[in-house]
Formats: sequence, structure tokens, C-alpha cells
Amino acid sequence: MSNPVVLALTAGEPAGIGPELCLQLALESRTCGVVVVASRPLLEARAKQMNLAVELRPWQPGEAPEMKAGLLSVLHVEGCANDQPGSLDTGSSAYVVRTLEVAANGCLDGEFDGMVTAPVHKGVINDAGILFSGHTEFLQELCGVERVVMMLATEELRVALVTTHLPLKDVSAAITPERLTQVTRILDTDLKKFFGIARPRILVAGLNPHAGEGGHLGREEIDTIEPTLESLRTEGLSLTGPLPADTLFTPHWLDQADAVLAMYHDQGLPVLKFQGFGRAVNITLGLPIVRTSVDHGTALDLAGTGRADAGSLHTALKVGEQMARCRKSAIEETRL
Ligand SMILES: NC(=O)C1=CN([C@@H]2O[C@H](COP(=O)(O)OP(=O)(O)OC[C@H]3O[C@@H](n4cnc5c(N)ncnc54)[C@H](O)[C@@H]3O)[C@@H](O)[C@H]2O)C=CC1
Ligand SMILES: NCC(=O)COP(=O)(O)O
Repeated sequence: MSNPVVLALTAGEPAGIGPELCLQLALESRTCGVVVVASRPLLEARAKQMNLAVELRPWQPGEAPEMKAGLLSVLHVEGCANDQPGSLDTGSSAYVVRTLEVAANGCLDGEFDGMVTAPVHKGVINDAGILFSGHTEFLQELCGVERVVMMLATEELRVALVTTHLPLKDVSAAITPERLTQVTRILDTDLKKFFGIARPRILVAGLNPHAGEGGHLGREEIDTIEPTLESLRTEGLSLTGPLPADTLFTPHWLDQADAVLAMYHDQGLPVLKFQGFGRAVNITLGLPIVRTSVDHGTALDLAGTGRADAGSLHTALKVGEQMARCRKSAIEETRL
């Protein structure tokens, strides 16, 4: 048995459910090492408020993280200004972003095999004067790559997005042949690399109602999507579409596909969340590091109540561990 995978887990927004989900996780034993990257006093305060019997152990690079029930390794990050569930504070925003930097840099340096993120509150980070669209875009920039892909997945359905956190009015202009080509290639490559699918079958949604109705309801399909897919097919990719998005998510199509490529956030994610909210994982494809996340947000209404479900965090850790193991094996093979 090779060394256990070590994942960094960022606790996210201090006022949200992230800190308590990290603590809940520590009530059970783990199959991989987990180091929570967060303010230690924040975690101590939340454990006390919620009566969670978790002993926090400071973690140093190079040490094996705790894996036993009741123990949690913590890499402390300074600067958390609030520990009250439900109350946002712009004073903590730089701290939240710092936890992401520490985890991502730890992955790039090889201290961690991957990172898992609990939810942040994008609004309060921007209110603090820090431009932040999402983890996806932040990690793309931090890792210095031109394009990444957001994909959410359950056991039954995978949905990837061509555009991510973009106002709807800007979506059409963002769907260029270059972006569509990059996103589709990343999706195809990473489905092979991390999910063992020899030739991924990808269903591609159109942008307009009825996929443009032959040009009568928009021309993006004719001018951009069809020619780009045709060109990618000549590289051997298995692509079906552009299909009308309203009927694409039916067994007729889904039964013969490995993933759906949606054009924008709210075209694909509501379907995925209707199908599996609470047990899905959000994966950033195309990064040089492994990053998975939960399928939900900060749920300020639930923070501190004990009613937050840890199902998606469990999925994010399980998939993060599988992907990290896959990446480690690939690295070891290239060394042989
Ligand atoms: N990965 C991330 O960092 C994400 C962050 N967000 C951020 O979260 C904030 C709030 O977003 P909302 O749209 O309100 O979505 P939300 O997911 O926080 O809440 C939507 C509904 O789902 C419930 N819910 C969420 N997580 C739950 C859990 N684990 N167990 C039981 N119920 C749960 C909430 O109580 C609420 O009723 C926003 O600032 C958004 O940007 C949203 C999605 C992902
Ligand atoms: N709806 C998914 C979402 O907003 C998560 O985005 P990110 O923070 O993982 O980029």
C-alpha cells in the first residue's frame, strides 16, 4: 500500500457552514490524510458552540496528518475577524482568500496531493474590495493556466460548463471557438485521465431555445458551436450536438453519454442539483493540481444549527482522494 493521500481542506467563509462541516468530518476516521487550512480559534469556537468533541492538532509540513475519529490536523491561518455563525464580516475576507493561497501553494509545492474547498461567500469577499469570481477562476490565475473547466458530478450525471461566473448578458460573446475548443479538449482529456473513460461521449448543449431553431432563434449554434464541434470531431472526440438544452437532460440522450457540456452556469447546474444536491462534487478540471469542492454555498441560515448536511463534503473528499491517487500514480509511472 502506497503512502496515504494528503488533502488540504479549506474551511471557507467563517460565518457559513464550512467550519462545522470540517469538524463533523473529524468525528469519523478517514481513509486519507486531511489537513484543515483555517483559523484554529475559529474551529475551536465552533466546536464549543456546537458541542462537537474534536481535538485540534497543529500540523506542520512533512508530518502525517491525523486520521483517527475525534482528531483533526489544522494548519492555522491568521486574520479571521469573526466566529459568529450567520454574521458576515468583510474583515475576514483577506483571511479566506489566504486559506486558498496556502492550500493551493501547498499543492504546487507537493506538500498536499490535492485540495478540497468548503464554500466561500463571493459577495462579502468583493465587498471587502477583493475581486473574486469564484475558486475556479481564482485557482486558474494562481496556477497560471489559460483555461480551466468547472464540472459538477454525481454518480449518475456529469455536467461541465463552457462559461462559469458570468452575467447572462456577457455569455454569448464569451462563447468563442477558442474557448469552446479549449474547454471541450480539457473535458475530454480529464475524463480520460481521472475517470478512466477511454473515449468520453460528450453531449453539447446549444445556447438558444431549440438550439437556435435553424437560425431563427439565434445564430451562435450555426456560426460558432457547430463548426467548432466539427473541427474537434476530426481530432477523434466523441461529441453530440449542439442539442436543445430543454430535452438534452432526458434518458434518451443521457443513457448514451459520459458528460454534458452546458454553455452557462444556470443552464447546467440546476439540473445537476435537482438530480443530486447534497451528494454532488464540484471539480476544477485543467489545473496542474487536484481541486474538488462541495455542491452548495455558505448556507448562512443553517450555520451553527447542526442541520447542515455533510454529504457533499464527503463526496468531495472521496473524489479528491481518487483523483489525487490517480495523479500520484501517473507521476510515479513517468519516473520509472
Ligand atoms: N463552492 C463555493 O464556494 C460556493 C459558494 N457559494 C456562495 O454561497 C453563498 C450563498 O449561496 P446560495 O445561493 O444561498 O446557496 P446555498 O447553497 O448556500 O443555499 C441554498 C439553500 O440550500 C441549503 N443548503 C446549502 N447547503 C446545505 C447543506 N450542506 N445541508 C443542508 N442544506 C443546505 C441552504 O440552507 C439554502 O436553503 C453565495 O455567496 C455564493 O456565492 C455558492 C455555491 C458554491
Ligand atoms: N455554483 C458553483 C459555484 O458557484 C462554485 O464555484 P467555485 O467557487 O467552485 O468556483
